[in-house]
Amino acid sequence: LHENNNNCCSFEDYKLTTDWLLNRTNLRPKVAVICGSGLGLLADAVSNKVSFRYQDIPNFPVSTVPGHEGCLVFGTVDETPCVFMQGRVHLYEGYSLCQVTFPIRMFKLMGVESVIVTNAAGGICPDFKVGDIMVIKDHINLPGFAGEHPLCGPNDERFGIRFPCMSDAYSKQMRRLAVDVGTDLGCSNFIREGVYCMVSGPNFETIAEARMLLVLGCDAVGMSTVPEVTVAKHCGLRVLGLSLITNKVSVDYSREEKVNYEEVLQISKMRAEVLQKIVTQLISRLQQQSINTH
Ligand SMILES: O=P(O)(O)O[C@H]1O[C@H](CO)[C@@H](O)[C@H]1O
Ligand SMILES: Nc1nc2[nH]cnc2c(=O)[nH]1
Repeated sequence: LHENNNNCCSFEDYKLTTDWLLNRTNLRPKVAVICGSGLGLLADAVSNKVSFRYQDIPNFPVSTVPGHEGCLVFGTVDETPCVFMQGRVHLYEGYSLCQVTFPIRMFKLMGVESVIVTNAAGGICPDFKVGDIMVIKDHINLPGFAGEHPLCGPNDERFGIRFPCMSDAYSKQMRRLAVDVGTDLGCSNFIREGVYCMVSGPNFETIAEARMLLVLGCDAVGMSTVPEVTVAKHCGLRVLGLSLITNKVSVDYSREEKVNYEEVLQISKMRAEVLQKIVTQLISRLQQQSINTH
């Protein structure tokens, strides 16, 4: 299974892992949360926890970078059954996009309906400040343009159609809810909306690349999220994306500051608590909305 090629995971692989996990917990999650770099603390708000280390779960890709604990946590948030991924895997770690997105299809088979994807990202938009939280309204799949795309290869109709529409990948209702929750929690001065661009990494951007991304209409840049969101949308999951702006990306040759991963983790840890409040409130209100509409 762990070969670096697309379509290395079959329906049976996803099913096996799903059944393995569901046989070990009574929880049937409705919401899945992926915690980005340094954001594992988001799972601390969960009650009735049952945790599994990625290395113990059959077929599950194992995180190799610091700030990604590699723990799958089942539990409840205000009565809503949830599953949190404390850490993800990335393309630059040497995983195929099929492996990177493995948890998404597993969530689908588990009965998850909504996915909240979080990440640490560099701010391209000149107005963004370090510590801002960007609600993702759209994305640019830069590796996808070059054929590095999680849906390349034979299409499995059990998950979705061959040519999925991506113009509404990020649920408008969830985006509105995120902004409302942020405002109610007194965070409106650092809640933004914008376009996330994925690059493969692992290096941070050159100045010329950053300038290109600015011209292309990117507000933030990172090395994750887009494959997960693409596969989630393909299989009919409702998606919310939240980027924590951990650093400003320099578009100016005269600036001397240099980005590094320690700084990314430091800002993530600093903001994780407030992001945790936003995510837990969001899950509670989602539950409330679904009660009101059913
Ligand atoms: O997107 P997450 O997983 O939050 O991680 C981000 O942080 C790392 C670089 O600082 C990259 O992996 C980038 O994608
Ligand atoms: N590519 C990229 N990923 C990031 N993740 C956190 N900050 C950054 C950044 O500046 N660039």
